[in-house]
Amino acid sequence: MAPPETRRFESGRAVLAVVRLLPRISRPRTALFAATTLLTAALPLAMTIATGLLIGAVPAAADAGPGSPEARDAYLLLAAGVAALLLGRLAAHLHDAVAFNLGRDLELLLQDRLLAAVARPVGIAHLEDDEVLALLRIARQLGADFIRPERAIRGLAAIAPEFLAAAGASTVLAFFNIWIGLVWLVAWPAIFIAMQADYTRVGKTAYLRSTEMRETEYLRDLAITAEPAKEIRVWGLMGWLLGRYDRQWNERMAYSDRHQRLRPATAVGVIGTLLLLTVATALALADAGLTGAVGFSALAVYLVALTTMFNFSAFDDTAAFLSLGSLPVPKVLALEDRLTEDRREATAELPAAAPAHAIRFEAVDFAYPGAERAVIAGLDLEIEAGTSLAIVGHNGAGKTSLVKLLAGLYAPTGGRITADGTDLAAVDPAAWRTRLSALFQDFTRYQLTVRDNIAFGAPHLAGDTDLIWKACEPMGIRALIESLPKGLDTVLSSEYGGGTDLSGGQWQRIALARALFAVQAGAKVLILDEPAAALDVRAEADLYEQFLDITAGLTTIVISHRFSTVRRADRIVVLDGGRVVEDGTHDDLMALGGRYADAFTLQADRLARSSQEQP
Ligand SMILES: Nc1ncnc2c1ncn2[C@@H]1O[C@H](COP(=O)(O)OP(=O)(O)OP(=O)(O)O)[C@@H](O)[C@H]1O
Repeated sequence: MAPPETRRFESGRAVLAVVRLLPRISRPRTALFAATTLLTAALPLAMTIATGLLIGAVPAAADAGPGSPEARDAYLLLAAGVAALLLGRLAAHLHDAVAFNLGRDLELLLQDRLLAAVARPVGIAHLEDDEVLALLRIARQLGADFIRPERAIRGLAAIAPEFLAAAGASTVLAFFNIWIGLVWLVAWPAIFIAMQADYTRVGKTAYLRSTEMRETEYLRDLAITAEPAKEIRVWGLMGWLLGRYDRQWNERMAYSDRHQRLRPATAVGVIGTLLLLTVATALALADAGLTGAVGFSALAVYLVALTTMFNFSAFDDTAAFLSLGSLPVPKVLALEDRLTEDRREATAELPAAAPAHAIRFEAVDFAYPGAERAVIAGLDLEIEAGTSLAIVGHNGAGKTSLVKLLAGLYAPTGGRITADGTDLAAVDPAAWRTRLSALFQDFTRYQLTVRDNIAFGAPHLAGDTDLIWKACEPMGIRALIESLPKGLDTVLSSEYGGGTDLSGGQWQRIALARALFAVQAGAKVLILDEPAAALDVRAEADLYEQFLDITAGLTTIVISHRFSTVRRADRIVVLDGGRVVEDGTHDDLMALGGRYADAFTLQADRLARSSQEQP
């Protein structure tokens, strides 16, 4: 992989992005930060000048004796120096505290903005986009390791006053020799920019490999999480996993060794320049002192100014943190911008009772982002409200894709989907989703309490325990839940103390109860994608009976490979290649003698044979 390229002033842009965010955290604290930056720079410089002048004033004061105007001047200089020292310390403490707080709140702000940005798109396509995922990985590491914007602020807090102090010291030296002052004034920013560019390049080597690191982290997580643990052991995959993980890790380390260090030329150039400048300034000062061109007092001030210059940290951890900590900030903001592009405003109002008449797919086309092949192609389908529709078809026919489109998780690439004539693309997706209840094939097993797992169907009713039990009863899980250590409040994961895991069928019933809870909360359209795949045949038949009663009057869309479930639907469509190829009641389709009839007969024969074979 090619080493990273940095854009011109990339580090500067990143630091600027951090600075621009500060007023969003707090204007008064940003103002205080600016003020303490100035004070932390100015007060030590004032102390330096007072000290230099004091050194020059002491011989005259000693000659003139106590009470003389010379002695008074010396005491005044001493008082000014001490005051500058004390105030400088105070300002420095305040400065550090403000920087720490701002830094912590900056990370919080970025995390909040990141979460809001990821939640913003209506659909889920962005969560399958490689580029977005690479950015998300970087953003997810906010707060981890050295990738800490908080440290950028602390870096800024340390460097800004030192920078100003160095500029002040250069100005002081300009009084000695304008050219020496000017060269110092230009040299520091140049050195600083060169070092920051190199630190940025180093930081980017880590970011650039975000996609590869996602793979490596995936391998690591496979090895250490419970879900894949069964297969990993049964197939004996651990050795393979660890070997591959090690290989990827070593490749990354080798790459880092090559590119993740400062360029020798930069280091030699910076140190050489500093050495030359310092020697030249010191020689010039010594010469001026020896020849008497500069007085003792002025010489002392110039020498202290020269040493002040070296407080400036262009190449230490603080300087590195400034660029490394700033780097992710523009990336988070870019991700935010990118995800905001997908946002669309609602331009139509969904009628309150919709769908009271029909949901219509009108010439709908759909291809997954980045895929060339359409999985839904010119689909026309009218689903009458208040009826049940079953969708059947072979694996990959497009059944789940169709309901994902209906749920607004993806947008059609052509055609439109309407509810009572209103284009769903124009309505507020949140409003549409309150009318939907969906149970997907790969439903989520939340490692949270039973209550949460069910109430997530309508979170605003989570406190209604009676309603939760009402959703559990038809699913036959009340007794199961009551037998759990903490009933509804038992965590459904054996990874937590007092928690427990469930069987596949029990999980499916919990997920069905969640879907039912949403129906009780007012959803009008119920989507069930393979709702009974994990249930045994008898349980499925019982459950479906219950469901038919409960869902009477709802618009129900069921996807299933089990014809015992499918045949009870008011209408059945067979999908192939993303279009409807057969459409009718069970009897219609059996009479047609097409694919449905073939598949139904095959499954019925197999069932009959297996029941004959059973003792
Ligand atoms: N997120 C995705 N990105 C890209 N392609 C996808 C994605 N999800 C599904 N596909 C592809 O879309 C096609 C249709 O998939 P879909 O899940 O709709 O089929 P299905 O009819 O529900 O199949 P099954 O009966 O196996 O559940 C498949 O070829 C699949 O590979």
